[in-house]
Amino acid sequence: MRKIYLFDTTLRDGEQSPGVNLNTQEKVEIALQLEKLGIDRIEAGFPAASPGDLAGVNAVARAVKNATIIGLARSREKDIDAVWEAVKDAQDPCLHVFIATSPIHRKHKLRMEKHQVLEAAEAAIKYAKKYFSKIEFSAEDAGRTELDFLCEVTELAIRTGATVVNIPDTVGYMTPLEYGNIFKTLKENVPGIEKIQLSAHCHDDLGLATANALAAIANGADQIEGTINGIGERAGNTSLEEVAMALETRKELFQAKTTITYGEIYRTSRLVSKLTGMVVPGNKAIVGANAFAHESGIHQDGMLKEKTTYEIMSPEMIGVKESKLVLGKHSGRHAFREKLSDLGYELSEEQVNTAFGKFKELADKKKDVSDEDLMALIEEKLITTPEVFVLDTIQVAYGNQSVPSATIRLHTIEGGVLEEAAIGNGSVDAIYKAIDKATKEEVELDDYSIKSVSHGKDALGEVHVVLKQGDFSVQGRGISTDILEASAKAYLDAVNRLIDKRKTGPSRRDNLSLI
Ligand SMILES: CC(=O)SCCNC(=O)CCNC(=O)[C@H](O)C(C)(C)COP(=O)(O)OP(=O)(O)OC[C@H]1O[C@@H](n2cnc3c(N)ncnc32)[C@H](O)[C@@H]1OP(=O)(O)O
Ligand SMILES: CC(C)C(=O)C(=O)O
Ligand SMILES: [Mg+2]
Repeated sequence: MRKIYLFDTTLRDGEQSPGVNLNTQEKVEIALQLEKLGIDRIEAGFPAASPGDLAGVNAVARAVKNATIIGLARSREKDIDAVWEAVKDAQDPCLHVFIATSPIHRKHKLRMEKHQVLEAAEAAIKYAKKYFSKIEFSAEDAGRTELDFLCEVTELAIRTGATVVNIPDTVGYMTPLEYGNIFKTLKENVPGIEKIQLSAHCHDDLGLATANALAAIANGADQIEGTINGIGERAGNTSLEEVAMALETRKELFQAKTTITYGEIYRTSRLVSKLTGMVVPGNKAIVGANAFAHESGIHQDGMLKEKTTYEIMSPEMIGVKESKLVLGKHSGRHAFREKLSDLGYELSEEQVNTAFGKFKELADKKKDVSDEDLMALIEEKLITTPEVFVLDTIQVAYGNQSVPSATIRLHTIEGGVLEEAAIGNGSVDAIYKAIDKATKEEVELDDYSIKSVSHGKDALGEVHVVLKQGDFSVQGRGISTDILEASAKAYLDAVNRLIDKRKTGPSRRDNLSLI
C-alpha cells in the first residue's frame, strides 16, 4: 500500500477561521497531540504575521520531536526569514512558500503578469535554499489556474528546488473529476514530477473538500493537507480524520494508507474544539456526537443483532468508547428492552409492553428520553395499583388577576366518564378540588412536593403527594413534562391507592422486580 502523508494545518489555516486565536501554549498543546496522533507534517503558523505567531511556531518547533515543522511565507524574503527564525530549532524544519497563479489573483490581487509570478516564485525558492533543505511550494488558487500555466509553474518549482508542490483549491471551486484531472495532467506532463511529492489542499466551500482530496489521491497525490474537524478559512479545509478513515475503511479501493494512530482521533478532535472554541456539529463525519449514535428502531434492532448492519467503522477504533443507542420517538422494543436491562430492570414481556406504551407517549413530548426519565417512568408505571380512576383531560384557566379554575375529565374502572370543574387558590388547588368532586372521596392533602427528574427545558417533573382519610395515609406519584398534569396524576394515584387500601388492607407494591 502506498503511504499518504498527512500535513496538518490546524494551527495555520485552521487558525484562519474567523474568531479563532491560539496562544503559544495552546498551539503547543495541540501540536503535541497531533504528534501523538502520528501526523507527519505540522504547519504551525505564519511567522511573518506577528511576533506572537513567530513565537508560537518557534515553541512548537522546540516541543515536537517526531513531525516535520513548517511555517508559511509569501514569496518575499522577509517572510522566509521569519519562517527560518521560527522553525530553525525544529528536528525537521520545512518552509512552505506560495504565490497565487490564477488569472483572477494575478490580475486583481498581485497585479502581476504570468512572467512576474514565475520570477517571484523562482526568486523565493532560490532565496529559501540558503536556509532550507525541505521546501514546499504552493500555487495558490491552482484550481482556477490555466492547466498549461500550472504545469509551467510546477516545472519551475521542481527545477528551482521545491521538494513538495502543493495544488491548492483555495476557494473550494473544484469538483472531484476536475481536481483529480489536474493531478493526472501534472503527473503525465511535467518533467521531473517523479522527483517531488505532489500535495492536495482543499477548501469546503461546496462541501467537496474531502471528496476532492480523495480524487487527488486516486490520481497520484502523495500528501493531503487539512485540519482536525475540518476547521479553516471560510467553510474550512479537508478534515484529516475523514481522509484517514476513508482510506482505512475503503482500503481495497484506494490501496493507500496513512500512518496515524486512529485511536487518538477523537481525543484530538475534542482538544481542537475546546481550544479553538469551534463546536463540532453533531452530524460531523467521524467525530460528531451522532456519528455513532442510532435513534430509529429498525437501525437499533439491526445494531443489536450485528453492528455492521449500520456501522461501517467502529467507534472504538477512533477512540470513542462505544456506539450509542439513543431512545427517542423512533425507537423500537428491542432497543427499549436492552436499555431497561442496562439500567438493571428485569421485566416480564407484559411489563415491557406497558412501559413501552408509556415511553412512546413521553417520547412524543420530549426530544431525548434520558435514563432518569426511564427510571421514573418504570417505577411509576409498574407498581400495579388497580386504577379505579384514570385521568383523561385537564383544562386549567389561570390569570394573575382572576381566580384559577380547572375542569377535569376522568374514566372510571366501570367504563364511565366523570367531568367536574372547580375553582381554587391556585391551579393545583383547583385541579384537586375538581378531582375531589368527581371521585367523591373526602381526602386531606397532607404533603405535596415537586422535583425535576431529568434535565433541560423539557425535563420530566415528578410530583409526590400524601393524602389522608381517617386512619389511612397513602402516597401518590405522578410524572409528566407538565407539572399540572404530574400533580393531577399524583393525586389520582393516591386516591386509587386509598381505595385499594380500604379494600385489601396493607399496601401492595408488587409485580416490580428491580435489581
Ligand atoms: C490562501 C491563504 O490562506 S494565504 C495565507 C493567509 N494568511 C495570512 O494572510 C496571514 C496573516 N496575514 C498578515 O498578518 C498580513 O496579511 C501580512 C503580515 C502577511 C501582510 O500584511 P501587509 O504587509 O499589511 O499586507 P496586506 O495583507 O494588506 O496585503 C498583502 C500584500 O501581499 C501581497 N501578496 C499576497 N500574496 C503574496 C505572495 N504569495 N507573495 C508575495 N506577495 C503576496 C499582496 O499582493 C499585497 O501586496 P501589496 O501590499 O503590494 O498590495
Ligand atoms: C497557502 C495556501 C496553501 C492556502 O492555504 C490555500 O491556497 O488555501
Ligand atoms: Mg487554505
